Amino acid sequence: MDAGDDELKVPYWLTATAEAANATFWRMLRRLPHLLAQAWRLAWQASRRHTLAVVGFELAAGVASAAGLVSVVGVLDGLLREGPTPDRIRAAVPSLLVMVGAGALHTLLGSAATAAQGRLSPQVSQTAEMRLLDLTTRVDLATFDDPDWRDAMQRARDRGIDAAQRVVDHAIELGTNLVGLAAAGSVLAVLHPVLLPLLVLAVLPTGWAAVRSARLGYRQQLRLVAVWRRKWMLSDLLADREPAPEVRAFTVRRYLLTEVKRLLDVATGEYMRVSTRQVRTNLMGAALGGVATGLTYTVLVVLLVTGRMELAAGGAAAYAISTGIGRLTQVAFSVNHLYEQGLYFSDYEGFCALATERAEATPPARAPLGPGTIELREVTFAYPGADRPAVRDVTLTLRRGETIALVGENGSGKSTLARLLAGLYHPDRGTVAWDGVDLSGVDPVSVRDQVAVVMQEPTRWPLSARANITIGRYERPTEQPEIELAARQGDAHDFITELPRQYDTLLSRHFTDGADLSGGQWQRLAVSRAFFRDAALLICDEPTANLDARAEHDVYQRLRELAAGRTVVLITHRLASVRDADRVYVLDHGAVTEEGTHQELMALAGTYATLFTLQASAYQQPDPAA
Ligand SMILES: Nc1ncnc2c1ncn2[C@@H]1O[C@H](COP(=O)(O)OP(=O)(O)OP(=O)(O)O)[C@@H](O)[C@H]1O
Repeated sequence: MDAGDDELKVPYWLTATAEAANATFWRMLRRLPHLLAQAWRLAWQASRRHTLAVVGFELAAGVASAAGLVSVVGVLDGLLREGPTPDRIRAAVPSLLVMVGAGALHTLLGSAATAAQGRLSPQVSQTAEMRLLDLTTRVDLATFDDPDWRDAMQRARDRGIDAAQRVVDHAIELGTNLVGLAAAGSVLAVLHPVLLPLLVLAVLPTGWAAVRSARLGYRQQLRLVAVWRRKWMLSDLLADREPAPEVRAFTVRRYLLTEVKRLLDVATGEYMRVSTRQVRTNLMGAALGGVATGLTYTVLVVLLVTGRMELAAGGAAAYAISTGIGRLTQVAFSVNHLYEQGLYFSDYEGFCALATERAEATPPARAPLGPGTIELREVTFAYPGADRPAVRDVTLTLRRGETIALVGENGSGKSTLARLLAGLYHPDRGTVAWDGVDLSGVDPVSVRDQVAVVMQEPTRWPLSARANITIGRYERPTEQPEIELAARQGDAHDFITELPRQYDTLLSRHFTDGADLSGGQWQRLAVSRAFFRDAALLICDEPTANLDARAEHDVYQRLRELAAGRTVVLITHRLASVRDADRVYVLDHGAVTEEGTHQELMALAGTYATLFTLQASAYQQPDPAA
C-alpha cells in the first residue's frame, strides 16, 4: 500500500467499525434494548400485519416447544415405572402423543413465522431505502456540497439500508432463541433450580468465543479497508465503460491487473491469518464449553444418585439442558450479529436525523407567477466549509423580456450567482426577490417550477431520448409534435431521427439496445429540455460549450427568440455571444466589477473590453501560413 496515500487510510465508515472493534460483551448487552426498540419500530413501520404475525407465531412455537419438553417427563415417567413392559408403554403413550403433537406444532408454527419474516424483511428494506431517498432529496442543494453530509449519506446508503433489514432479522432470530431458551429454562427450573445457573455457565465460553472471533473479524476489516478502497478504485477502472477506451489506448491493462493482484494478495493473506485465529478461538470456546457442560451433567448425575431427583425428571432435564445449551449459544450469536448490524444501522439512523434537520423549509406561500422583476440585493453566499464567499454583495435587477449575461474568469462565481437567482441556493446574507417577494418566505418548489436550466455539464439521464426532453415536465400530457418542436429548437431533432429507435432510443450504453451520444449531442438535448420546460426564467450556463460553430450560432438564435416574454440569464466565455445581451455583468472573485451593455463596457475599457478584444483578435489574426 502506498504510504503517502493518506486519504486511503481513513475509511469513511471507520467510526462504526472502530466502535465494533472495541466492543465488549457487556457493552453489547447494554445497547441491546435500544436496538430491539429500533428494530421493532422499523418492522412496525414496514408492515404491522407481518410484524404481529412473526411475533405471534414465534411465541406460539415457544409454548409448543415448552409443552414438548414437559411431555418428556411424562414419557420417561411412564417408561421407567415398575411393572410389565406393555403397561409401561401404555402409560407413556399419552405423553408421547403430546410430545409428537407439540413437535409437529412447533415445526408448523416455526415455518409460519419464517414465512411471515420472509415477507417482512423485503418490506423493511424497501421502507428503509425509500425513507433514505425521500430525506436525501428534501435537503437543499448547499447541503449536498457539504462533504461531511455526503460521507454520512454514503455510509447510510452503503451499509445502512442493508443493516436495517438485518437488524430486524437478527432481532427476530434473537426473539426466537430467547423464547426457545425460556421454554427450556422454565422446564429446567421446575425440575431442579440449581440446573438453571449451570446452563448459563455452560454457554458462557461459547459466547466469549463468538464475541472474540467477531472482534478479530472487525479488526481485520479495519486493517483492510484502505486496501479494499484502492482495489475497488482500480477494478472499477478495469470494468467501467468510461475509462475503457483509455485503458486500451494507453495499454495499462497489465499494470492495473498486477496492482489489483498485489492488493488481493494482501487481503487474502490477512483473511487466512485471521481465519486461523478465529478457528483457534472458537475451538477454545468449545473446549471450555465442553468442560462446563460436563460439569452440568455431573451435577445432574449427583442429583440423581443422591435421590434428590427422579430418574424420569433427570432424563427430561438432560434433554432440556442440551436444548437450552443450543438455544443459549444461538442467543450469544444473535446478540453479536444484532450489535454488529446495529452499528451500521446507527449510521443510517444518524443520517436520517441529520437529513431531517437539514430538510429545506417549505412555507405555504408561493412565488409570484411569471415574475416581472427578479432582484438581488447585496447577496452573499459561501459554500459549506469554504473560507471565502463564492458570491459577494451582489445587487442586480432583471426584468421580464431581458437577456443578461454573466461573464468572468473560471471560478469567479457565475454559476453560483445563477443558482441563487433560480432559488437553488439560499443566500447567507441579502435577499433574492421576485416581484418584491422575498424567496426565503416561499415554497422553493414554486420557484424552481418556473425555472429552466441548461447546465454546464448536463445530466445524461439514462432514459429514452423522448424522456430526456420531457423530464422537466414529466407530468404534462404531451403529443409527439410538441416534443419534436422542442427538439428542433435545441437542434436535436436531426440526430435523434438517426438513432436506432429514434425518440424511443434508450440513451445509455449500460443497457441492451442503448445508444450513447457525443458531448455536443447531449448538450443539444439539454437545450431542447429547457425549451420544452417552457419556464419564466431560463438560465443557460455555457449552453454551447460542446457545440460546433453552426449549432452554437443556431442555438443562440433560438435563445434570442425564446427570450421574448421571459428572462434569460446567459453564462458564457464566448463573448461574441453576449454582444446582444441587454446587460452584461462582469464578475471577479464573486463580486460584480463591471456592468452595462456591450458598447458601454467596451467604452469603459476595463476587464470586459480587454477580454473581448483578446478573443476578437484571436479570430482576426492573419494566418501565418497564408
Ligand atoms: N459545489 C461547490 N462546493 C464548494 N465550492 C464550490 C462549489 N462550486 C463552486 N465552488 C467554488 O465557488 C467559486 C465559484 O464557482 P462557480 O462555479 O460559481 O464559478 P464560475 O464562474 O461559474 O466558474 P467557471 O467559469 O469555471 O464555470 C469557485 O471558487 C469554486 O471553487
